[in-house]
Amino acid sequence: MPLIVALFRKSRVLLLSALAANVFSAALGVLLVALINNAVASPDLQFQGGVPLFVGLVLVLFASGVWSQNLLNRLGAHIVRELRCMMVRRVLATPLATVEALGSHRIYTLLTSDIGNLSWAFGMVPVIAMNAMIAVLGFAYLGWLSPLFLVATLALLVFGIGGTQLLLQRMRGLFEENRRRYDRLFRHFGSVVYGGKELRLNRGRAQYFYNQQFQGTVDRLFETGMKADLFGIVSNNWNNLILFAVLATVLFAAPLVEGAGREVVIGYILTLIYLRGPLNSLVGALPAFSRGRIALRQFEDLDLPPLREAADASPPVAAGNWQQLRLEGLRFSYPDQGDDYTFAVGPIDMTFKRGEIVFIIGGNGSGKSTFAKLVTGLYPAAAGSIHLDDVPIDADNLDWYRNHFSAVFSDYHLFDQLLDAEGEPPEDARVKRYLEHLCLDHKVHSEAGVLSRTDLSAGQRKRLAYIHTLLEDRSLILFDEWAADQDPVFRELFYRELLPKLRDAGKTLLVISHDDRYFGLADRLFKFENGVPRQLPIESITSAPLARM
Ligand SMILES: Nc1ncnc2c1ncn2[C@@H]1O[C@H](COP(=O)(O)OP(=O)(O)OP(=O)(O)O)[C@@H](O)[C@H]1O
Repeated sequence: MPLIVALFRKSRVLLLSALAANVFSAALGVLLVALINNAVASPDLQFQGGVPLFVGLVLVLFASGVWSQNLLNRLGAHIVRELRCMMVRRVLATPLATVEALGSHRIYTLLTSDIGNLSWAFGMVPVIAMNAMIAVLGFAYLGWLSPLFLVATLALLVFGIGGTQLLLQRMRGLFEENRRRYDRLFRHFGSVVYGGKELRLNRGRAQYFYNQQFQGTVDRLFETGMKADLFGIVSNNWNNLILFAVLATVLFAAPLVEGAGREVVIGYILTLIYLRGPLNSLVGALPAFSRGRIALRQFEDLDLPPLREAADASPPVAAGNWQQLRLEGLRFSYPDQGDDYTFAVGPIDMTFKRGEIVFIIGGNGSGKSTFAKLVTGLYPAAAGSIHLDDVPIDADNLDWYRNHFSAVFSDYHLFDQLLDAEGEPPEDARVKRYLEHLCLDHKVHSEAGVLSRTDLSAGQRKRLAYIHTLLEDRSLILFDEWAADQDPVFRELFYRELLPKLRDAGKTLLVISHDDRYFGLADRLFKFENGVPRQLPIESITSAPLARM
């Protein structure tokens, strides 16, 4: 519900204008029918007010129809835009561990299919208001023509609505079933996009994926969707049936009812036929509401944090001259995925000084990358504390703390827009110097900080990521296996020139590495085993002749 309230607040002017326009158009339509009915019933078939009034009313009806439809379209587009902005900002404000646990496929479904369904439902509000208005005015007119017929009509309609409810309930159940399948469908889309190489290499895998997994999901989506639509179609036609039952009642019962003359019967039938469209639209809007409700529940179930206005504020200014970063008894464990196994790191007790190179080593799966996300404040600590000098880090200054870091994670994302320490595009001449130094200038150039391309080799992309960190100019820099994709020349450059230069500039470098021949270049070294770090004397692990040349 908070989402609906927020949406309503953001779109209230448009929503209320669309409502007003639609209701005006509806009232005009009913007025025109009543006037036509009057004319048909009059002995000389005279339209009161003559041709000018008729033409005038039709023109106003035309204009108000265009106006109200246009507002309706704008409302729909406006809601899609608002929802997209709102949801992307909320996803960005959600802790990384939560987003990872949800999985990218769920986020994609939310941002595409659910947003579409929710805005479709929201955009139906004025349509429903307009048609409800036509129905209310139409029924008032029917009541004025014959109260007795109105009672009979309403009795039949209540019976009809009962049947419609049953059908729509079945349809809702099927929609919910399909919504769960949409998450799976988006996971398959992910496999098509990101697993393209493996699927092309291995025909058996591609066939299994396509026949057993993908097609199974789309087939079930198709079957359930068809069934749900059938319930919708039956419900629409059921309403037609009820309407004709009402027409038949009026037509055949009229001779038996005193005072139900020709004028009343014609008026009744004309109005009911006019009401058929709006009533069908009202019922036809219900599936949109069902889908919207299901989508809304997805948004609410994800329990993304609400937007804080602080997110719009400019980034906090990092401490310029801190001297010590202290981790005490820090622990973190991944959420239980239901398989009785969760990996945990900690207790972590480490201190990093300003201007030192610290290597983090350890076997595969020992917790180095998990530590990287914990120390940068991306994963929340389950226990323990982080102090930057004497400032304890908590939820209130977490954003400030994170602003001290620049990182190239093992699963990094390469943005094509470069930004400097002030968050502005850097001078292209400066970028050119960095590109030349890393032998990338023949491949890439930058214009207003936008890299001309990022589709490069793994090693080259990592070098571009390194340029990002240089430009960001943060005091704490973390590299998670940066050199793993580099050829020997760039590996040498990284360990022997770039890292020491950054240290000399006062940066503290946390370097996750498997390159044991360079371990001797560290100022200090921690080894992770089963999630727990232990400081090792450099001499104890360096026998390589190249170390500290
Ligand atoms: N997103 C995740 N969700 C749940 N568990 C995870 C997740 N990422 C990692 N793990 C668990 O954490 C363990 C440690 O992973 P981590 O990536 O920290 O190891 P690592 O030391 O960096 O390994 P490597 O040298 O192979 O990069 C893994 O064995 C896995 O069980």
